[in-house]
Amino acid sequence: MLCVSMMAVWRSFQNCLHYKPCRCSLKWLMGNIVHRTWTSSGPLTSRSRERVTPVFTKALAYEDKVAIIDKDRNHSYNCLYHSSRGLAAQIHQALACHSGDLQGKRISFLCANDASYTVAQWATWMCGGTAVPLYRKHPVAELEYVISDSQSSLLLAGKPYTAMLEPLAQKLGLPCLHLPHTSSLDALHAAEPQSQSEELISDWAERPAMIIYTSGTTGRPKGVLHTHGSLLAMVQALVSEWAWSRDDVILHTLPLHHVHGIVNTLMCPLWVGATCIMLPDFSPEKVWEQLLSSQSPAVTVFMAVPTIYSKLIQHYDQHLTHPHVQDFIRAVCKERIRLMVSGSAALPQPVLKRWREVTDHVLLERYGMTEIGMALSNPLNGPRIPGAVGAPLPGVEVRIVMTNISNTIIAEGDSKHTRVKPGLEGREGELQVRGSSVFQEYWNKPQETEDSFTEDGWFKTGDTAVYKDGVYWIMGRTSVDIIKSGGYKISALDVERHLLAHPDITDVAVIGVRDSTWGQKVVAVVQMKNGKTISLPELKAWAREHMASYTIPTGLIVVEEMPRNQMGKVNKRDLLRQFFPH
Ligand SMILES: Nc1ncnc2c1ncn2[C@@H]1O[C@H](COP(=O)(O)OP(=O)(O)OP(=O)(O)O)[C@@H](O)[C@H]1O
Repeated sequence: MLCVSMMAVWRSFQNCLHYKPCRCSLKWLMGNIVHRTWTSSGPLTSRSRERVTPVFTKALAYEDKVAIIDKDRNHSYNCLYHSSRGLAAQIHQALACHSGDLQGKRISFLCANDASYTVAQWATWMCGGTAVPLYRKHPVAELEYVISDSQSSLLLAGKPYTAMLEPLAQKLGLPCLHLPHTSSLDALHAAEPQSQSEELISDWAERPAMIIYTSGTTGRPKGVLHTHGSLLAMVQALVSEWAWSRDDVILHTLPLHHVHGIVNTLMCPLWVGATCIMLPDFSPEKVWEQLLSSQSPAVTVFMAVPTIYSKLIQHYDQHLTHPHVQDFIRAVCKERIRLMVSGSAALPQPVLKRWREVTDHVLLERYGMTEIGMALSNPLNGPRIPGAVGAPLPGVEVRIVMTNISNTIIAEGDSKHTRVKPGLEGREGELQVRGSSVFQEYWNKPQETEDSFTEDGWFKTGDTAVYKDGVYWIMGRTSVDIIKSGGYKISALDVERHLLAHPDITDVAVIGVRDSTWGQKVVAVVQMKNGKTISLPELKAWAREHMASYTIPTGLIVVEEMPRNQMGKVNKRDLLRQFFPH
């Protein structure tokens, strides 16, 4: 068994050398050997039983079933598959690739939130390329950074973005293929070749599949390279844990450059033959319309970031106020929708509570990261503990480590068992993860890759977590959310949870600001309800009733609108720079 594992590791390493322009150091390799060895004998067994193949290989089996409904039309699995093959042939031609295998060459693409995104992704994979999704709301300089950093060989421009990408392609000297409008993706069938070039590729598991850029809340965005194996591991864990089926219909309203929008809400449904309704953009009105629509197919699954749930609640409170309408909403959501998930950032308790009142659904909160996919999840069936993120998903191992006290392991476990060191339950430490969904490397950044793993192959998330009452709790990013003030360690997320219970505060971000007396002081940046104001003494007076004294903010900044990105995250470093430049 060990021999087989070591062979697999060796093959994977050879693949790494083959695909990577840079070589990883021996230390990182040793870490990865432990990691890979574990994965091939541990929870990966279900994956090794099922051969690793990309999502598109399943498409033909689903035939004329509707895969994607976008603003223009319905797209069947068959149709998406043949359009992708046509585009793949055009890519081969543009790159003069006669072998039929691009050997991991990067292809950057910019598409609207519609079926063209999937066609671009599948076509890239059919050619043996690595998909690099670009984000349509990023400024041109950011797009250029991603294209250059990923060393892309070709650009694919969805219909509305040709004018945006063409000048960049010319500047960087890259070919740029234009995709037809989503309503005429069938036009690509004409280019479809006779033979199936993707069948040339059989070794999908360790092949690079996708580079997803982090949003840069902890530094310059890094390209996170996932293999087909790690993507499939993410998909399979969620499919089994959240019971995805072919009968599901998901409403998709997330950006397509993060794991949440790409894997959880698009690849999972396409893997099982379900249907994905894609909205071009998030609009509270449109989401409510779809969730409540009597047209078939009716939505059964919805996933979003906490900010989206807040906006839906705001819309409900302003426009859906008639008691009959509210009864109807609760009944429809309860009856038709089987699962509503929140993730990508901490779910504020008032949002969880209000959403339950509005829809009768307890949001399932989960925790994940670009580098690891989804790691922890509240259960599909069984109690979901507010504020906690549940237990490890199948195939994922986690541990909490006190890195400042000789790497003492507080808790360690997988989806079945957790072992806690006696006396240490509830103590904080770094959350570390390993398993088959963990990424391969930061693209072209061997040092950062090496630094992000422990010597025994665990990925260091940089998040502080606690294991308590049988579940895991995320206290926040260690670098910005753990505030050290007067000898206390304060979780910014905890303070935020409390402050959001204030009746006039609609949004809050808590930051630690350097202070000569206390080390750091707790500062709350708050957004108030329309027409409401608050002073620091008023906030303190309210907080004394609700919070431990040492966690009460000693600084207050009121903003018109909280600067959150598309994934609902606040860049706290930017906030610090903006309000405390020195
Ligand atoms: N349920 C959750 N509760 C609290 N925090 C969460 C939850 N889900 C995700 N997060 C936070 O989001 C982070 C992962 O987000 P992601 O991988 O998108 O990184 P990012 O913030 O976009 O980019 P960067 O790595 O540049 O900071 C986690 O490390 C964690 O801090």
